[in-house]
Amino acid sequence: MALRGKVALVTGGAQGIGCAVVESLLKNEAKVSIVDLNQEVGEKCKKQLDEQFGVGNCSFIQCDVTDAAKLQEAFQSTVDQFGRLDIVINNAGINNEKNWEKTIEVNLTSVIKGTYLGLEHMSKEHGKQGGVVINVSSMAAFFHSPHQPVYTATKHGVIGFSRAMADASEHGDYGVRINTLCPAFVDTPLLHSVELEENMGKFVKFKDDFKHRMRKFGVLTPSLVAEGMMMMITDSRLNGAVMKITCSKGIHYHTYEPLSA
Ligand SMILES: NC(=O)C1=CN([C@@H]2O[C@H](COP(=O)(O)OP(=O)(O)OC[C@H]3O[C@@H](n4cnc5c(N)ncnc54)[C@H](O)[C@@H]3O)[C@@H](O)[C@H]2O)C=CC1
Ligand SMILES: CCCCCC(=O)/C=C/C=C\C=C\C=C\[C@@H](O)[C@@H](O)CCCC(=O)O
Repeated sequence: MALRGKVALVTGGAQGIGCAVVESLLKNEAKVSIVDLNQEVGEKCKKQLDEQFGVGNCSFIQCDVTDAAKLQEAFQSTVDQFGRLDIVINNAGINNEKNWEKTIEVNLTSVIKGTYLGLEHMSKEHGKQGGVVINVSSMAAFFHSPHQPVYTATKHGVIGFSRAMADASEHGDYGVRINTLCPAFVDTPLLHSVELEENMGKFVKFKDDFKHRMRKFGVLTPSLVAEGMMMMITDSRLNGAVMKITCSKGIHYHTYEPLSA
C-alpha cells in the first residue's frame, strides 16, 4: 500500500499513537509533517525517523494546537515544504480533569480547527485535490467512567463533529473523507496520567476502578492503533466511519441505526 507522493500532517506525532502512525506513513512512502508541542521529544523523534527512512521525508514543527495562528502556520509550512496536503490526523490529546478547559481546547476545539484547516488545503470547494481526515476519539465515548468526565465529553464530541462533517463533505462534494478512530486503552505516556492528582484532581480517587478496567479490557499497542489508522486512510470507501480498536474484538467498526423519523 504505497502512499508515495502523498503528504500527511499528524498532530501529537512526536510520541505514543501519533509517532506510531508517523512511522507507518513513512513506511508507506508518504511525506509526513510532525506537529507537536514538545520540542525535545519532537526533534528526537525526527532524528530517529531521518536515520530510519532518510532525510527529507519528514519534518517537525513545534506547535501548540490550541494556538490558532500557530496551527494555521503549521499547515501552511507543511504545504510550502512538501507541495501539497492529502492526509490530516488530528491526534493530539491530553487527559486533565483539573484544567478541564484546556482538555476541551486540545481534544475537541483543536480537532475542529485541524479539520477545517485540512479542508482549506484539501477540499475541492477550495480548488484542491481532495484527501482524508482522521480524528482521534476513544472507547471512552462508548464506555464512560467516573474518572474522566470532561475527557469523555471531548471524545463524544469528536465523534459527533466528525460524522456531521463527513455528511457535509459528501453533500458539498468536498472530496475529503472524514473518519474517527476510537481506541481502547493504549500503552502510551498519556495512559499513566490517570494515576496523577495533578491530572485527575478529585477524580484521582477513582483510579483503582480505572486500573481494574484496564486489567479487564486489556491494553493495546500503538502499532495496532496505527494499523487501524492506515486502513481508514487507504480505504476510499470510508467516510463517516467510526473505527473501534479493542483487545477483545480487535479492529472493528461501530454501526449506527439508520436515521428514521
Ligand atoms: N493512550 C490511550 O489509552 C488512549 C489515547 N487516546 C487518544 O489518542 C491520542 C494520542 O494519545 P497518546 O498517544 O496516548 O498520548 P501521548 O501523551 O503519548 O501523546 C500525545 C502527544 O500529543 C502532544 N500534545 C499534547 N498537547 C498538545 C498541544 N496542545 N499541541 C500539540 N501537541 C500536543 C504531546 O506532546 C504528545 O507528543 C489522544 O487524542 C488520546 O486522547 C484514545 C484512546 C486511548
Ligand atoms: C488517559 C487516556 C485514557 C484513555 C481512556 C480510554 O480510552 C478508555 C477506554 C475505555 C474502555 C474500553 C473498553 C473496551 C472494551 C472492549 O474490550 C469490549 O469489551 C467492548 C465490546 C463492545 C464494543 O466493542 O463495542
